[in-house]
Amino acid sequence: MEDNNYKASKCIPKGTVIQEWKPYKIISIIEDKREEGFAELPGYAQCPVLNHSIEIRRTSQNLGSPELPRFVNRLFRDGSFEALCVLALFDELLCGKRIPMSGALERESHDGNRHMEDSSLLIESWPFVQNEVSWMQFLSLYHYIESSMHMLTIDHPLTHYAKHVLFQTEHFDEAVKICQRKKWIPKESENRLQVSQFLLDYVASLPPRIVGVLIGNPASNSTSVTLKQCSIPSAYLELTVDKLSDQMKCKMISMYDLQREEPITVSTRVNGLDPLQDQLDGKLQINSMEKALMAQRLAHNHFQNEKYREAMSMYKECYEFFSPKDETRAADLLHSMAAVRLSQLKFLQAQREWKKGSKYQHVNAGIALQLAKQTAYGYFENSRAGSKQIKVLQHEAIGSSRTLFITPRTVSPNMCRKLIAWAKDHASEQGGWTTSRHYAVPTNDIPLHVSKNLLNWFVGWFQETAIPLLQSQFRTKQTFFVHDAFLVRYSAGSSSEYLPLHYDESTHSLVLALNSEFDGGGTYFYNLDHTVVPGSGSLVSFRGNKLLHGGNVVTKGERFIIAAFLYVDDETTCEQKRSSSTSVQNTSKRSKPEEGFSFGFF
Ligand SMILES: O=C(O)CCC(=O)C(=O)O
Ligand SMILES: [Fe+2]
Repeated sequence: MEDNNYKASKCIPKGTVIQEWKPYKIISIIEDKREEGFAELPGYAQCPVLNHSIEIRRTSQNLGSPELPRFVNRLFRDGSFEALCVLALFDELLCGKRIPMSGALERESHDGNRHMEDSSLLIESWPFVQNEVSWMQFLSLYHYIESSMHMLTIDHPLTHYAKHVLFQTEHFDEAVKICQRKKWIPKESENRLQVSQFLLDYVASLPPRIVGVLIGNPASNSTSVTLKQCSIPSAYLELTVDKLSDQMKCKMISMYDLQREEPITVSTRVNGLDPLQDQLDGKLQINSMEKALMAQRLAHNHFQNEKYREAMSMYKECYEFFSPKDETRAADLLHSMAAVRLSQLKFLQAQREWKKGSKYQHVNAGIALQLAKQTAYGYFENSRAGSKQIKVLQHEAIGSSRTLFITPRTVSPNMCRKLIAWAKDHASEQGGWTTSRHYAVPTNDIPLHVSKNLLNWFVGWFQETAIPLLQSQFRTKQTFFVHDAFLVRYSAGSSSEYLPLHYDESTHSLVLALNSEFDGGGTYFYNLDHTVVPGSGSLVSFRGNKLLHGGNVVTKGERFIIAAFLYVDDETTCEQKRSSSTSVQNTSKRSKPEEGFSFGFF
C-alpha cells in the first residue's frame, strides 16, 4: 500500500468523518465495573459505548517470559491499548497459528521497510518473546497481526459525559448534586467547566480505561487503510455502538481543517517504552531506512515523555540521514525539532529551526504556517517600541501570585467594534471562520496574521501598549513574541459556545474582550475558581502554560475576544523559571492530552 492512501484527497474541514467502518468483530474488551452509580446522572444514557456485551479473553497459558504478565499488568493499569496488542499477539503465537512468513518478508523488501515505521509495539514486545522465537519469525508474526487487526482505546463513558453531555443537560444542578453526594466532585462545585474537569480527574484516577482490540481488516471491502501514528495527529478514531444493529462502528474524524494532500495521521499513545528506549538509544546506529524510522519513533516517544534533549539529538541524526534523499521526511523532522524547541520554551531557537525549513514549505504545511507568522509578526526584526515614553496602564492583579491580571479599557469601544466588523468582513470574503484552534472543539476564529487590517492594528497595539504593560505586570525587561493570535467568536446554543479547560501553548496569554452584549462567558480559572468577565476593551493577561483555564459557556448572544499566545524569549524564561517557585502551583491532575503537540494549546 502506498503512503498516498493516507493523504487527504480534498480539503477536509475539522470534524468531518473521513472514513467509517462497520461492523467490527470484537475479540477482546476489558471493562471494569465503573458504571455503578453513573447511570443516575441525567443524560448519562446518551454516552456511547454503553450497554455493550463484553467478552474478556485472556490467555491462561504460560506466555514464555516471566516478565510478561507484569508488563501487561502495568500496561493495563496505565489503560494502554498496547497491553491488548501484546495479549493478542501472544494469543496468536500460542494458538500455533501458521504465519505466512514469505508474504511478510517480501513486502518488506519491496517497500523499503516502510512498515517498520509504526512498530513501537514490535520494539516493545520483542524482549518478551526473544527466547521463544527468532527475530525474523517475530517480525513476520507482527506484520501478519498488524495487517489483520486494529486497536482502539475507548474513552470511559464518564469522559464523554464530562466533555459533552454535561454541557447540554438541562438538569445540570441535579447532576452536580449526584456527583457531590458520591464525592466525585467537591461540595462547592457549580461552574460547568470546573465540574467537567473534576469528573475528568475522577475518571483518570479510576482503574483502566475500556480498551478494545478489533480483529479483521475493517476496510476489507474497499481499499484497505493502515492507521499511521504521528506526533502531530490530524485525525482520531471514535468507536460507537450502532443502536439499530447493535454493532460497533468506527469512525476516523479529522481534528483540524486538513488541506488537500495533507497526510492523515492518527493519534495513539505509547506507554512504558522507557527502559527499552534507554537500551536502544546508545546502540542505534542509523545506517538503514529501517533504523532511521525506528529512531524517529523513539524520538517521538522521547518528545512525548518530555525528554527533549534525547529527542532533539535523535531527530538530528534522523534528519542527517533523510535530508539528502527524502524531502518530506526531512521536513517533518525539522518541524519536530522546532516543536521540541518550543516545548523547551526556546521560542527564537524554534523559529530559527522553522526558518531553516523554508526550502521545505511546499511539502510541509506546518513549516509554511510558521514562516507566514514569522513574516507577519516580525520575530527577527529589531524594531521594538521603547524609544517612546510609554505610560503603563492601570491594572489589577487577581490573586497573590502575579500570574493573572486585568487591565480595564486598553482599547476604545469604537476600535473594538471596528475589529469585530473587520473579522466579519474577512470571514464573509474569505470563506468563513476557521475552526482549527482547539483539537476538541470546533471553535470559530480568524487567525490575525491572515487579515491585513486585524494584523496591522494588532501589531501596533501589541508593541506600544501590550509589551510595556506585560513587562510591568510580570516584572521582566525581556520582550514578548506573538506565537499565535486569533479573533474568536463564541455563539450561544452552537457548538462553539465554550472552550474546555486547557493550558495554552505559551508562556503568557492575552484575552482581549471586544464586546459585552452576551450572557455567561468570560475566562474561568480553575485554581482560583474565578471567572473574569471584563468589559469591552479590557485585557486579561496570564501565565498561559501555568494556569488551567477555559472559556465559560455563553448562554445568550455572541462573545468576541482576541486571544493571543505569547512567549518571552528563552533567556528570560530561564530567569523566570528560577524565580517562579512562588507562583501558584497547579493542583489539577489533568495531564497533557494524548496528541503529542498542537499549536495554540497543550
Ligand atoms: O474565552 C476565553 O476567555 C478563553 C480563551 C482561551 O483560553 C483560549 O483561546 O486559549
Ligand atoms: Fe487558553
